[in-house]
Amino acid sequence: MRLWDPAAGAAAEAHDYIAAMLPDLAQHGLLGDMSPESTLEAITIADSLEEAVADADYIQENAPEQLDVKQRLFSDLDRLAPQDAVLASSTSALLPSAITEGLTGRARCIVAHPVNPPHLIPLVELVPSPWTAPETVARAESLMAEIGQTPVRVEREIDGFLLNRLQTAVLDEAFRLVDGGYASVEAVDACMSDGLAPRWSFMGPFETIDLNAPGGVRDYVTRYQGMFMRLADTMRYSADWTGAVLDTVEAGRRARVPEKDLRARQMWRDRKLMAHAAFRHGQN
Ligand SMILES: NC(=O)c1ccc[n+]([C@@H]2O[C@H](COP(=O)([O-])OP(=O)(O)OC[C@H]3O[C@@H](n4cnc5c(N)ncnc54)[C@H](O)[C@@H]3O)[C@@H](O)[C@H]2O)c1
Ligand SMILES: O=C(O)[C@@H](O)[C@@H](O)[C@H](O)[C@@H](O)CO
Repeated sequence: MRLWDPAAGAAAEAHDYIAAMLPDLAQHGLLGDMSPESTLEAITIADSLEEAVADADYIQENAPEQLDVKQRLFSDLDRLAPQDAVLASSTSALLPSAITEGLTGRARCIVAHPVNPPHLIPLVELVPSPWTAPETVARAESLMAEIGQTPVRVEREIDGFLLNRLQTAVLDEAFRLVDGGYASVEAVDACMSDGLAPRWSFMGPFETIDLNAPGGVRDYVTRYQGMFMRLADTMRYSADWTGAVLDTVEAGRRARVPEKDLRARQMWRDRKLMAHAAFRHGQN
C-alpha cells in the first residue's frame, strides 16, 4: 500500500500514526498473520500522486469533504491511474454522481464510505453512481471483505448514504431531548451506551425487534407501531444544534472530559474498540 498527501509531512505523519497503533492492534490479535514490522513494511510513502497510483488495482481517496476538491482529484486519478483500477472515495455524504459525472472512467468509480475510526469499525458503505459498473461494486466488495471489513451495498445513491442517515435520526433526537430539558447529556449518552448499543453491537434494529416479540417482527409492529408513530409525530422538527443546546452539550462533555484530555479519550475509545473487535473476531 502507498500513501500520498499534498501537505508536506502529512503522509509521514500518517505512517507514524499507523506505526504507533500497530503494537496495540497486534496485542488484540487484529493483525491476522502479520506482525507490526511486516505490516509497516507493506506501507510506503509516495512522493507524488502519480507514483502513488502507478500499477495500483484499487485507490481510496481521503481528501477534504469538499466537492470541488474531490472532483479535481478524481479527474487527476482518472488520468493517472491504470485504466482497470477501481477509484473509491471515502466521502461521508457527497453523491458519487456529483464527484464523477464528467469522467471518462466513471464506470470504475464508487464511494466506499468508512466509519471513524476506519481501522477499528468494520462497516464500509459501497455507494454506486448510476454509471458505476457492477464489476466495480463487486471488486470493491471483494477487497473490503478480504481485508476484514464489512461491506454493505447501497442499492442507489442517496444523500448521506445509510449510516449517516441513521446517525442523523439518533443525533437529531438526542439534541431535541437535551434542548427540551428532558435529559442531561450523560443520560442521553447512557441510553445509547447502556441501553440500545449493547443490543445493536451485534444485532441491527430489524433483528432486535424481530426478537422482541413472541411472533417476530410482524407481531412487534402490530403491538408497537402505534406508539412509535405517536412518538414520530413529536419529532417532526429539529432543534438548532448550534443554538443554546450546543453550549449545554459541550458543557456536559467538558465536565466529563476536559478538552486537554480529548486525545487521551480517543485512545481510550480506540482501545475499547480494539477489545470489542477482538471479541467479535473470537465469535466468528
Ligand atoms: N476521519 C474519518 O474517520 C472519516 C470517516 C469517514 C469518512 N471520512 C471522509 O474522509 C475524507 C477525509 O476526512 P478526514 O477527516 O480524514 O479529513 P482531514 O481534513 O483530516 O484530511 C484530509 C487530508 O487530505 C489532504 N488533501 C488535501 N487536498 C488533497 C488533494 N487534492 N488530494 C489528496 N489529498 C488532499 C489534506 O492534506 C489532509 O491531509 C472526507 O471526505 C471525510 O468525509 C472520514
Ligand atoms: O461517525 C462517523 O464516523 C460518520 O459520521 C462518518 O461517516 C463521518 O465521515 C465522520 O467520521 C467524519 O469524519
